Amino acid sequence: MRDIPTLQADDTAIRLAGLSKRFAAGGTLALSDVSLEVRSGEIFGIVGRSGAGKSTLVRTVNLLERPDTGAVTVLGQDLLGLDPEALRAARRGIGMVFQHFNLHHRRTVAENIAFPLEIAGIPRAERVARVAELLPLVGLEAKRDAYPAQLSGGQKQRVGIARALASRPRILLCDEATSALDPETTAEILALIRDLRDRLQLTVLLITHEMAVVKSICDRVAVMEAGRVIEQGPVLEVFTRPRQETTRRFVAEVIGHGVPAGTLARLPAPRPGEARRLVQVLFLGPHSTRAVISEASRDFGINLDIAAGRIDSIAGEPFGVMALAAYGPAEALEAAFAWMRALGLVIEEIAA
Ligand SMILES: Nc1ncnc2c1ncn2[C@@H]1O[C@H](COP(=O)(O)OP(=O)(O)OP(=O)(O)O)[C@@H](O)[C@H]1O
Repeated sequence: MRDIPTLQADDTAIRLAGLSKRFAAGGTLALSDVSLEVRSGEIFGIVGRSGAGKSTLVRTVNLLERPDTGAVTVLGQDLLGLDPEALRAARRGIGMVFQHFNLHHRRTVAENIAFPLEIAGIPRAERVARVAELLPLVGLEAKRDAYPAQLSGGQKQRVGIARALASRPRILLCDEATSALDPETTAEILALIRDLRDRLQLTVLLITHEMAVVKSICDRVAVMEAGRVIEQGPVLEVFTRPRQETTRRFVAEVIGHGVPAGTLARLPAPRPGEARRLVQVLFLGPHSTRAVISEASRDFGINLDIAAGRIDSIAGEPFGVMALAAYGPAEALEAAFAWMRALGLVIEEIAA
């Protein structure tokens, strides 16, 4: 087996540049000038609706799908320039996990995990030793000789993950790896993927249609629509400052922007000579919202009512969304919002 090139921690592990792909002449572009870079050691998510091009994109990373144009560079190698033998070697450095597990039903757990090693011509003793290392990594020691039909969905995916790791890849591709699982099992599998990333220093590229998956484990995310990447950045930034409408809708699914129905209608009207502004406030990290609200109320001579709010965390950072009803002289409200924005809070007007 050829050696897989080694990289420094901050190197780019996957570089996709200008990828386009059309499956049928005259058909729509499944990929349209897609470029992105995945850094070594990060968990990078690609999120998009069905048909956005996510599967096609992730499959270009190991050339299961060949782009019509563009370049695919993985661990410093230009994959499109490799001869078949070199490509096979490069692919051993890229593991892949599938939504429906793709297990052999007549093979035991151990035999499923060993399968890629068998294909690669690894001797039996070495395969057995490798499987013995992999089983505890995914918590399946007790299931070594079980058949897939005897496993839960989560256990099947653990087999899929162990199999993907059999050839000691540096990169793990996950194609909707948790979409067939219930929420609790999804959380377990995502925690396992993160743990394996840390322990094995993997780079993970995952695709999903669920922003909750992105929120729970990704470092950075790209949003795809109609074959294009429409937005990308650190998860915290994309969640708190989504620039595209599609991204906003994805984010709203998870953090529930907005205010419960009826809340705004029940707010008091402003007094004569006062203005009322309804705003949504996003805050991150160290701000104590209560302190900000009481300081703004006191220093600007306004009243701030919290109409709705919740605190969450993204990428380990506290993150909150609040709907505020602000009452006071129009200029004082404007000045208070400007002050809050200067503190880094993101303030958007809500339609009453
Ligand atoms: N093998 C194929 N032959 C023809 N068209 C294809 C093929 N694979 C994908 N497509 C088309 O390419 C576009 C992108 O599909 P793709 O599967 O990459 O999207 P996706 O975002 O992964 O969606 P899903 O989650 O539904 O798989 C779609 O219009 C799809 O119909």
